[in-house]
Amino acid sequence: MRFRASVLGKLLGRSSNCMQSRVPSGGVCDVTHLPGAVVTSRHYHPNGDPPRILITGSLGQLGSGLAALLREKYGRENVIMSDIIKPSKETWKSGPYVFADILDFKCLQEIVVTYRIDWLVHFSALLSAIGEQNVPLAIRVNIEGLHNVMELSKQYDLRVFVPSTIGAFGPDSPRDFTPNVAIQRPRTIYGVSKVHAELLGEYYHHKFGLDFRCLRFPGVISADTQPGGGTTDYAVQIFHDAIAGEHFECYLRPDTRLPMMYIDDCLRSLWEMLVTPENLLKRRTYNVTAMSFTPAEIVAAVQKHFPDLKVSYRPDDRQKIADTWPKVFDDSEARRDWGWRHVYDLPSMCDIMFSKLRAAGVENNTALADDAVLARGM
Ligand SMILES: NC(=O)C1=CN([C@@H]2O[C@H](COP(=O)(O)OP(=O)(O)OC[C@H]3O[C@@H](n4cnc5c(N)ncnc54)[C@H](O)[C@@H]3O)[C@@H](O)[C@H]2O)C=CC1
Ligand SMILES: CC(=O)[C@H](N)C(=O)O
Repeated sequence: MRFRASVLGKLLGRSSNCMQSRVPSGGVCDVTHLPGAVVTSRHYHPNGDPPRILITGSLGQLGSGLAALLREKYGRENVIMSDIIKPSKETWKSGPYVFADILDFKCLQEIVVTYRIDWLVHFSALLSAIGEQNVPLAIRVNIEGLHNVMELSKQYDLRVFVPSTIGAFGPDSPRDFTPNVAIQRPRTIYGVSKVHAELLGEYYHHKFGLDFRCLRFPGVISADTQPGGGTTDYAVQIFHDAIAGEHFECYLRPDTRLPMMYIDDCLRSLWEMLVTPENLLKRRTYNVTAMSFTPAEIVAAVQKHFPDLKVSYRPDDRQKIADTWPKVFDDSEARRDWGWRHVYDLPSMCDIMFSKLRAAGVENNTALADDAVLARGM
């Protein structure tokens, strides 16, 4: 298996020395774009102060893009990136960055207090395929880490966003147009930890009034950052192989259909969910998606750009995972309740992926200066 992010060796035995102080600056607080929205949240700042946001696990596939989006909206100093790995110089220069181990409660408390955090976006996790490689670690990071995040958010009255996944469903779930509420008996530790996160978040919401928000994402495809050990990673790898003129070996069968989404849609859905007024949220956990395709279909779409791309299929253990996941996701409730709309379909995603990879110099085999790749010392 080809994994990018293995910080496995670095995740245990950590220190709690986690602070660097930065001075906050101004920004504009977006509230909502939705008709009929009534702002009731205690985190809408009527005096115009922007929320101050902490992102955990921010050096993964989704974190730096989200930090850029939120910094644009709320100001550079109001979004604190954190992770347990060393950031690239570019990340370090882009705004506040601190060490934060999700397993170290005191470290998290110190950050929330020192930076006066209002919102927490909790990204730290081991994804589906890598989680199966180290179940005890996945339990610690995904479950114990989540417990810390819930308690922290309750203690400091934070609005908290925790992503879930199509992987929170399993072989007993309806796989075509999987709805928000359906049987969830996942067969990976990743899926089990995400069902736990959904349920615990909803429990804290009903019991303690915690402002918990959660979206179930499909496989996310991005050009700027590499995925970190998931089952859907093939749909990113194909772009890198095609543009580098390499043979693409797919670890899933050509007919394996899975829901997918381009990163810009994913991050926008997250932000829209974060700012949706309470009265529009009919539930705390929503499915979102943009498209569904098979390896054969993405190969055909990529071959429109690179007709000479050579492809072979060698299913591995990830096939067993994919075979238990939804094929097509029903996100009609998110579309109805808070106006979710995707922008990118398969052809337009291929266009933007290739133009971004070309701009990043990947065509000439110049590897992306990805934080996690740097962290591995490669
Ligand atoms: N990328 C995708 O396709 C999807 C992602 N998600 C969810 O979105 C979130 C972010 O995903 P990605 O960015 O793709 O994940 P990723 O694997 O790329 O990044 C996870 C980050 O968590 C960090 N981390 C690991 N252990 C930690 C610890 N003890 N303390 C603090 N940080 C730690 C890692 O260093 C890494 O940077 C995850 O919760 C994932 O389950 C959900 C569905 C799809
Ligand atoms: C869909 C996900 O949650 C992730 N990309 C994975 O494949 O594990």
